[in-house]
Amino acid sequence: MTTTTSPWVIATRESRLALWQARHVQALLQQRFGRTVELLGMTTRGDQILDRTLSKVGGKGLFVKELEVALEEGRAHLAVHSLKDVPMDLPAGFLLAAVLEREDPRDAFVSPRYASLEELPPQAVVGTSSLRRMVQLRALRPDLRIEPLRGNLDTRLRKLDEGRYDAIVLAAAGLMRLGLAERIRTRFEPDRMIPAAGQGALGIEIRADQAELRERLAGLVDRPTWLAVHAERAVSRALGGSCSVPLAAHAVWQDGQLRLSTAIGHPERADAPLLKAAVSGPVADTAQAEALGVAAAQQLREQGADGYLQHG
Ligand SMILES: NCc1[nH]cc(CCC(=O)O)c1CC(=O)O
Repeated sequence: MTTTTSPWVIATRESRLALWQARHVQALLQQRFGRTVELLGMTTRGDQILDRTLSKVGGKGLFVKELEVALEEGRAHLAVHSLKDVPMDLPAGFLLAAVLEREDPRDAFVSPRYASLEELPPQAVVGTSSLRRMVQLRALRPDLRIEPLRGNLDTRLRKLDEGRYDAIVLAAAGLMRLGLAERIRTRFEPDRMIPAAGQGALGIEIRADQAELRERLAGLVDRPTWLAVHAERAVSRALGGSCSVPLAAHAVWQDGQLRLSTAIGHPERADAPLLKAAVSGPVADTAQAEALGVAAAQQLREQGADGYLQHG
């Protein structure tokens, strides 16, 4: 039980981005609720594995598991995550209590020499370990050589600056949070490079038995973002999503209407077409948002998405 006097503790990973995000939520909670809020920094297995593509070693769950153990043991009350890194289905006993207003959801083109993807010379080397970015880059520019790129944001930028790549693609939101927005040469419009489900949004996870905390955090939910990310995450869930599947899902909710764009690529076969589906309709609650996500997944299936999934 939380009392009115004890501090709230936020469990967070210790990358510069994760700490920025945790401090952002810390400040918000202090301001809204007048509570003392402390941070508990932790290293996760996902942070330790830097040499392999994440999809090959167990996926998104690697970044959240240790934080959930801290919640379970009562060492922390909240865990702050990039929503993009949160598995579609949380383990029993945990829930997503709030999603904050989304920042820029777009992917960013970063290069010391070239201003945009179009300006890259033939066969240029582009760094990304995101299968989603890889399949969409391949569809836009089949000539490019796409090379793996892992590590936290600073590491990735350093590898670019060392000349190992002509350009790299990163989430705009992460760069902006770290004061690195000036590294962005162009932002991909979401219809050209569809973002990942949840990209740019922060999620707050708690134990499901923390009813009072849940109720308080509900006041932080940004409704347009909340509805959009429920649709996006439903696409992934409906396709049995893990990050070994190159799946993109991006939704915008405005004036009661949700527009959802999705794409799925083949994780191995470069000649397989990128499948796309877009749906829209009136949405007033998360159930309706998720139904739209399921409808988009169904459209991808009708185009043959199942044949892409078995390899994931
Ligand atoms: N996969 C790592 C990760 N998780 C969240 C972000 C960026 C911030 C966000 O999307 O909220 C990033 C970096 C990136 O993809 O470039």
